[in-house]
Amino acid sequence: MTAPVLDALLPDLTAWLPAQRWFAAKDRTIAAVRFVGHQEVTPADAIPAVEHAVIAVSFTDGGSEETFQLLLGTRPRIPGDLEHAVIGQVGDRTVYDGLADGEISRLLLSMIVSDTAVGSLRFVPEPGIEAPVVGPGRPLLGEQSNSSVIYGERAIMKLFRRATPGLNPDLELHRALGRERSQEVAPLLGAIEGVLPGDDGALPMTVAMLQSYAANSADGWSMALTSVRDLLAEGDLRPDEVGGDFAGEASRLGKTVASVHIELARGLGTDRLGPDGVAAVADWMRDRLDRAAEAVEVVAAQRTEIARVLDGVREVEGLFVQRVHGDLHLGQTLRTPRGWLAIDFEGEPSRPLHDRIRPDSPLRDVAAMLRSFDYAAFHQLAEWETGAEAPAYLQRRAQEWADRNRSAFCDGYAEIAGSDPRDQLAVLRAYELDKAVYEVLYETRNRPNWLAIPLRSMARLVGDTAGSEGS
Ligand SMILES: Nc1ncnc2c1ncn2[C@@H]1O[C@H](COP(=O)(O)OP(=O)(O)O)[C@@H](O)[C@H]1O
Ligand SMILES: O=P(O)(O)O[C@H]1O[C@H](CO)[C@@H](O[C@H]2O[C@H](CO)[C@@H](O)[C@H](O)[C@H]2O)[C@H](O)[C@H]1O
Repeated sequence: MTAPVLDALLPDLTAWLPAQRWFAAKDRTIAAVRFVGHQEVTPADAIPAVEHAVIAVSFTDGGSEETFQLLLGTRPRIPGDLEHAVIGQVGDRTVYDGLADGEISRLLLSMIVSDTAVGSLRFVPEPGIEAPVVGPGRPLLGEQSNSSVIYGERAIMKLFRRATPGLNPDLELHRALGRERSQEVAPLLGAIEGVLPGDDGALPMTVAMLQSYAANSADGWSMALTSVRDLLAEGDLRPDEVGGDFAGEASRLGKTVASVHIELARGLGTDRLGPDGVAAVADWMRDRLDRAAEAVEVVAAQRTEIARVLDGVREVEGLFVQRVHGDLHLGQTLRTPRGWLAIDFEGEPSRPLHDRIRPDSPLRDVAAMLRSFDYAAFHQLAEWETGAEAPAYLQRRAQEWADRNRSAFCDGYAEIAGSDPRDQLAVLRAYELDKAVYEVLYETRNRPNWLAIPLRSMARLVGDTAGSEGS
C-alpha cells in the first residue's frame, strides 16, 4: 500500500490498538498514530496481500512515543473466520491483523524455509536445521506480550510487537544457546529481519523468530497453581504430604536454570564487576525504586528500608556477571515429557534494549524464580486479601509451599552450578526485593487485583533481613 493509502487507515487503527493484548500502553491515551515505515511482502493486489509496517504512537501525556510492528493483511472480501481480526477498510480492501490468516502465516513460513528477501525484509532459516513442513499457522490465544502462531505442533513463530532497533535478545540468546547445543531451550529454526527507519537512517531490527514447538508440554505456572490448589483444598495436610507436591519439579527446574547459565557463560562470556560496576547496579536498582515510589504510595512509605536492603548488592567484591534471561518466572518455563525448557529471553518488556542486554548477576534469574514461587503460593489467596484476609491456616500452608519449593529450586540450582545462591544471601535478597518493587509497579499498571502478592513479599523482604533464604 502507498503511504496515502495507509494513512487512510489511521482512524481505524487508533481505535483498534488499545484493545490488543500486546499493546503495552493501555494506561495512556493515544494522541496520534503515524506510519514510520512499511514494506510490501506481496504485491498490493495479491489475495491476500501482506504488508509489514512500523507505527509510532504518541500520547496525550506528552511522554515518549512507542513504536510497534504490524503485519497487515488485505483482501477485497473478508471470510467470516477473519472478521474478528479486521482493523478497517481502505478503498475496496479490508485491512486486518495478518497473523490471524492461515494463508498469510503459511506464506511467511515458506519464505523463511526458502531463504527469501523482499525489499528491506529478510526471511532466514537457521543454518543446518531440518525445515518444518510448510502449512498454515494457528494463532496462539491467551496472555502474551507479543503475537505467536503455531504450525501443526512442530514450530511456533513469534512476531515481536515492540519495534526496537538491534538484534532482539530472545533471538540472540536462542542462537547462542543453539551453538552450545542446549537441551534447555527449544531449537531456533529461523527469523525474519527488517529495518527500523529513524532519524539516523535505517537500523536493523528483528521482526519475528521461528522455533521448534514443544508439543505435549505444560507451563510451570499452571503446574505450580495446580499443586497449590490441591494443597489448599486439603487444608490440614502439609506440602510434602499431598499428592501434587511440586518440590521434585522445582528442584529439576533449578538444575535447568543452572544449565542455561553455564551455557550462556560458555557461549557469551563472563566478567567481574569492579566497585564502579557494582555501584552502577546498585544505582540502577535505586532508580527503579524511585520510579516505583513516585507511582505507588506504599513503596514511597518504605523507601528508606527498601533502599537499605537493595544496598546488599554492594556487599560483594567483584560481582560475577554474564548474560542472563532477565525476566524468568514460572510462566517462562515449559515442562515437556523430557524435562524443563526456558522460553522468552527478551528480558523485562518495559526496559530499554541496552538495559536488557547488559550482563548481570545470574542471581537476578534465581531471585526472579524465587519470586515466582511466592506468586504461585499466594495467587489463590490474593482475592481474599483484596477484601477480607484469608484464614491464617491457609496463609501458613501457602507459605510452607513457597518455602519448600524455593528451597528445592535452590538445591537443584546448587547441584549443577557448583555454588549455592543462598551463600550470597544479601545479594540474593537485594535482587529479590528489586524484582518485587518492579512487580508492585507492574501489577499497579496491569493487574491491580494481584497487587497484594508483591506487596506482601516486599514487606517480608524488608522486615526479614536476618531470616534464612528459601527455607
Ligand atoms: N517453543 C515453544 N513450544 C511450545 N509452546 C511455546 C513455545 N514458546 C512459547 N510457547 C507458548 O507461547 C506462550 C508465549 O510465548 P512467549 O515467548 O512467552 O511470548 P511473549 O514474549 O509474547 O510473552 C508461552 O507461554 C507458551 O505457552
Ligand atoms: O511474561 P512477560 O515477559 O510479559 O513478563 C511480564 O509479565 C509477567 C506476568 O505475566 C510478570 O510476572 C509476574 O507474574 C507472574 C504470574 O503471572 C509471576 O510468576 C512472576 O513471578 C511475576 O513477576 C513479569 O514480571 C512481567 O515482566
